[in-house]
Amino acid sequence: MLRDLTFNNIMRMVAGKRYYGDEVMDDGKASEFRELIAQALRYAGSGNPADFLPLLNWFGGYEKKVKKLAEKIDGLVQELINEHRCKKLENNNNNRTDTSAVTLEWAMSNLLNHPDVLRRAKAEIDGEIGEENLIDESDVPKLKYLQCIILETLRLYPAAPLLIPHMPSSDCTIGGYDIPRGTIVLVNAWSIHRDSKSWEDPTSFTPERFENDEKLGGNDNLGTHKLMPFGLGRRACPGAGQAQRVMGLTLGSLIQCFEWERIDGKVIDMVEGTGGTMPKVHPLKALCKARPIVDRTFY
Ligand code: HEM
Repeated sequence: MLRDLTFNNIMRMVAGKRYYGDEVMDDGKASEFRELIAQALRYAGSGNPADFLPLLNWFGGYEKKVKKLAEKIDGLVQELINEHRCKKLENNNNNRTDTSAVTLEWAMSNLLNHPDVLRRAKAEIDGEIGEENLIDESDVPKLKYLQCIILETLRLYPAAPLLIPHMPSSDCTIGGYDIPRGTIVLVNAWSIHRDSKSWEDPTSFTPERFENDEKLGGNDNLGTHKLMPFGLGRRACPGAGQAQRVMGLTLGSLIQCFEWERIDGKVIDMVEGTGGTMPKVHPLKALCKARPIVDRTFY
């Protein structure tokens, strides 16, 4: 459901279409689109062993498969562009919105495993917005603790743990190592985010660690060298601002509108899977009950 939300959000902005969840417009095209995006996510990241051992190119066929998939995705995007040219609709495509859905799932899982944090987030929302009004996008900057929760989730569970492979266009030095031009460089953000030299008690989920960090709390400026879930510099994620707004509003709504509980009180499993956007191996399942605000504001 979180994926449906974030994908629809982007697809409706760029193409005016719903491809996920209820009220899908063109079911055939929608399922083709969803399947291609799912495949692209499986290949995304740095998963080609032949990049490290070129001999494997003789056996793997990875590059061939990826090129074929890229052709299909280009075809689909081209159709949207043609449609736009004919009907003067806005069209485009972006498959990175999965990152926001995955991060929201990790955030909810963390909250369920840390009821004290969830309680504090609920108290902040009730205190800042009241129990009569539904959270709105303009409320999100006021909810500092909620943003700390999102930052702490991005620290421990960065949706792109190795960022995206980079390749220097000229020889350079990184951390004292000579890197010839054309070398694939992977930045292990996951491990930088858990380095005990930079973070106190690095593996614990403690949103409070961001509370006094003026650079972080509340704006889109993640310009610190320690936290880099969106990468850094000129090729950093251009969707960071959009992602933080969507995640703040969605997580805030989920906390404001529902009481959440674990099934049979069992701790939520936090095992990380593989793939371009680091997924949970076991998708989150939890119990929720509408809070009175839902009756008051929806009916
Ligand atoms: C939690 C959500 C997100 C995370 C964690 C995330 C993370 C990243 C990372 C790590 C990179 C690569 C940066 C690098 O290699 O230095 C990236 C690139 C990119 N992201 Fe995001 N992203 C998120 C959401 C989004 C959204 C919502 C959009 C679109 C609206 C988006 C669009 C892009 C694009 C187009 C690039 C490529 C930029 C380039 O190559 O110059 N991202 N993202």
